[in-house]
Parts: sequence; structure tokens; C-alpha cells
Amino acid sequence: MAKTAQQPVLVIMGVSGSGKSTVAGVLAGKLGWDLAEGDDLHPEANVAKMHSGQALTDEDRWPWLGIISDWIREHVDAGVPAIITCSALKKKYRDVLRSEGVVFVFLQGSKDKISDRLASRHGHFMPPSLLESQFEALEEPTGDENYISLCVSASPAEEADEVIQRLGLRPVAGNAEAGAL
Ligand SMILES: Nc1ncnc2c1ncn2[C@@H]1O[C@H](COP(=O)(O)OP(=O)(O)OP(=O)(O)O)[C@@H](O)[C@H]1O
Ligand SMILES: O=C(O)[C@H](O)[C@@H](O)[C@H](O)[C@H](O)CO
Repeated sequence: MAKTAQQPVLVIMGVSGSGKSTVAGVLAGKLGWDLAEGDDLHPEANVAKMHSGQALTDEDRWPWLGIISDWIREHVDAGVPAIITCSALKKKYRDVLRSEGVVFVFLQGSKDKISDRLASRHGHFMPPSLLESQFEALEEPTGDENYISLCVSASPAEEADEVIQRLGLRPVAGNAEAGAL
């Protein structure tokens, strides 16, 4: 069972197409928490690189992880509960995001399942061809990393409810039904 601080920051993590943005949006609606989309914090060069079909390297990702880490720290320091999406594929990436109060929510799914999702997603800069490299880079969280894993076979609303229930979070009154898809 992951430990939750009174005002946690949830990092919704997983490969491209695992549902991070979708689930984070529903969860933020139910909880009434601050939300940031990690994809929006990438330097432009990173987005252009992924769009052209090339996988990011560690060097490409460090500046981006620094921005995400700053965002997390601001919320932790201010005691404001929040949710951010970030692939956070490797343990060394999570190590720079980790701090008291940070809980990783790992959206875990098979390559086939996620590949099907990406095939029917349109208008996103990330090409489905990069999914293979995402799985190659992925180091699933283990051991004493403060995390929960969720199997991505339920609806976004069910996945959000599972996070709320497993972490013992409190939905905003009247928002419990938000995002029922
Ligand atoms: N629980 C779900 N059930 C069915 N479809 C889903 C679910 N979650 C997400 N999807 C769909 O899967 C696709 C990928 O979801 P989403 O864009 O949220 O993934 P992501 O992890 O944020 O991807 P990326 O990192 O590339 O931005 C979208 O088309 C979304 O509508
Ligand atoms: O670490 C990475 O390779 C990137 O963060 C990708 O995961 C993308 O940001 C995202 O998946 C595309 O939307």
C-alpha cells in the first residue's frame, strides 16, 4: 500500500498511450485538485523530435524532468494537492521527481492493448511507431518506490475511482460522478 501524505502529489506515469492524460483529467475533476500535463512542459525541441519519429534520450529528458520536478516541489512545499502526468519511464527519472508526499500511479498495460489505443488516437504529436522504444525504456516501479500499479483495462472513470479508493483520497462533494465515461 502506497503511503499518502495529507496533501499528496500524484504522478500519473506509464508509456505513451497508457491513458495518463485521460485518467489524470478525470481524477482531477473528481478530486478538485491542480492538474498539469507533462507533455505541455516538454521543450519544443523534444516535441519536434518525437513528432519526427525519434525517441528521446536521457539527455533530452533531463531538462524536462527538471521542470516537472520544480512543479511538484512547488505544490509539495505549498501543501497543495496536485496531479501531474509524466511518463517517468526509468527509475533514475523517478528518483529526481520523488519526494515526501509524491505517489506514482503506474498505468500498466500490454503492448498490444496500448498499441490498439494509439492506432485509434488522432491529432497527437507522438507517433504510434515510438511505442516499442517506450517499452524498451520502461523500468516498472518496484520495491519501496511509493507507487500503485493499475491495470489499464477499465474505463477512465473506473480507473480514477480505483486510485481514489486505493489511496484513500476524498472526492470533492458533488464531483464523485465527474468524468463517468
Ligand atoms: N481507460 C481507458 N479506456 C479506453 N480508452 C482509453 C482509456 N484511457 C485512455 N484511453 C484512450 O487511449 C488513448 C491514449 O490515452 P492518453 O492520450 O490519455 O494516453 P497518454 O498516456 O497520456 O499518452 P501520451 O503519453 O502519448 O500523451 C486516447 O485515445 C484515450 O482516449
Ligand atoms: O519520456 C518520453 O519519451 C516522453 O515523455 C513521452 O512519453 C511523451 O511525452 C509522451 O508519451 C507523448 O505524449
